[in-house]
Amino acid sequence: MTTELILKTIPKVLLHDHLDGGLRPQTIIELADEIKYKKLPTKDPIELGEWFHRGANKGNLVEYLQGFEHTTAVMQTKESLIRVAYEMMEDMKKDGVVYVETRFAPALHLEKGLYLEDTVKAVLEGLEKGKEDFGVGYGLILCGMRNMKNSLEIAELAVNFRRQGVVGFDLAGEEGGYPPKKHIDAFQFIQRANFNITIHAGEAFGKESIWQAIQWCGAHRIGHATRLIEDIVLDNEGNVVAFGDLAQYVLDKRIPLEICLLSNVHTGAVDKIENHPFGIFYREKFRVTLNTDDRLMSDTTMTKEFMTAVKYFNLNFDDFEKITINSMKSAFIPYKERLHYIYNVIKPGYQKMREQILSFNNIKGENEKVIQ
Ligand SMILES: O=c1[nH]cnc2c1ncn2[C@@H]1O[C@H](CO)[C@@H](O)[C@H]1O
Ligand SMILES: [Zn+2]
Repeated sequence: MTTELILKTIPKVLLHDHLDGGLRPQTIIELADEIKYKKLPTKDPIELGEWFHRGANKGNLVEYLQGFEHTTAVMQTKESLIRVAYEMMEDMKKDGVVYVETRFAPALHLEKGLYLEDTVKAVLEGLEKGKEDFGVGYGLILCGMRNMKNSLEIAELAVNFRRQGVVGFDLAGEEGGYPPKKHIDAFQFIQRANFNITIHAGEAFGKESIWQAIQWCGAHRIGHATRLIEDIVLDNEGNVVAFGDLAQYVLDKRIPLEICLLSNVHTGAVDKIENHPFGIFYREKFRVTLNTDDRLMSDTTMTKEFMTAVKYFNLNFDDFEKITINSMKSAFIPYKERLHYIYNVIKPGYQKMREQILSFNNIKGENEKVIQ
């Protein structure tokens, strides 16, 4: 047993994952062949995966987002959307994820004649089939795009599908120059419908963006929130001296932060992982969750994000249980369903692993002990 195997096996909850940011390279190649899409640089899946990651790992969000042109290009038919959603669920199972909220922007999938509703129906079909075959729970979040003008329509679409598996509405895309306030009608529509909002904020723009997302747009969760650290005063040793009003509000209201460690390095939200404010947020008891963002572009999995948290922030087994419960508490499915996962899936899963680790460490010497 290794720490990696333990982290892979324990139940995990993923709240921030882009469907069009997590395709398998092999699938992209096959789908591109089917539609004669010529813009891929290679037909070798390993090289293609590396190419996406290299393209994304440039230290700014604008370049990070460029790869999506190719993934969305091969997701323009009902069949391809079903396939990608289904395979995502299989990948979740392999990664030990028990519940996932995946997201995509329906407006980016209309190039070959699909209507907005068709895209949502197809993705839901793939997710449902995946749930049946792999036993992973899911919720679907629809993204409006910051640089597009149809966010109200997407918000309406999300509400229309609330009984079929759509659980919330998000705003994604380039942050600088596109404040969430510009999409206020979409957010007000969601609020009036008693529905759920998460917004990408504080990734490529500062704390102002997080403030707008919460106080103007009514966000229930924040995607990334990395730059909330700008509202926290630290001393030279990194200890908290004072919270600004916004940080205090986020802390007190238990607003969930969808932290994406590796993606934040690739987009330049932080210069290196050691400097990610996650450690401070966690220590100060913000409601943090750990997420993948874009598994293809960021070459990551939930297991890898957890490994990163072990390596750089010294998290232990109990910390992961706490964070996973945080995530489940913050999911957009009904309260009773969240409790079901917490008490019937997550806690027993951690307990089982705890017993295995204890017996493993008892027979191994001090040097070979694994995470506990
Ligand atoms: O880290 C991110 N920040 C902002 N937008 C993103 C990020 N990752 C992906 N997308 C955007 O969300 C769309 C729907 O899934 C993607 O097409 C991409 O443009
Ligand atoms: Zn994202």
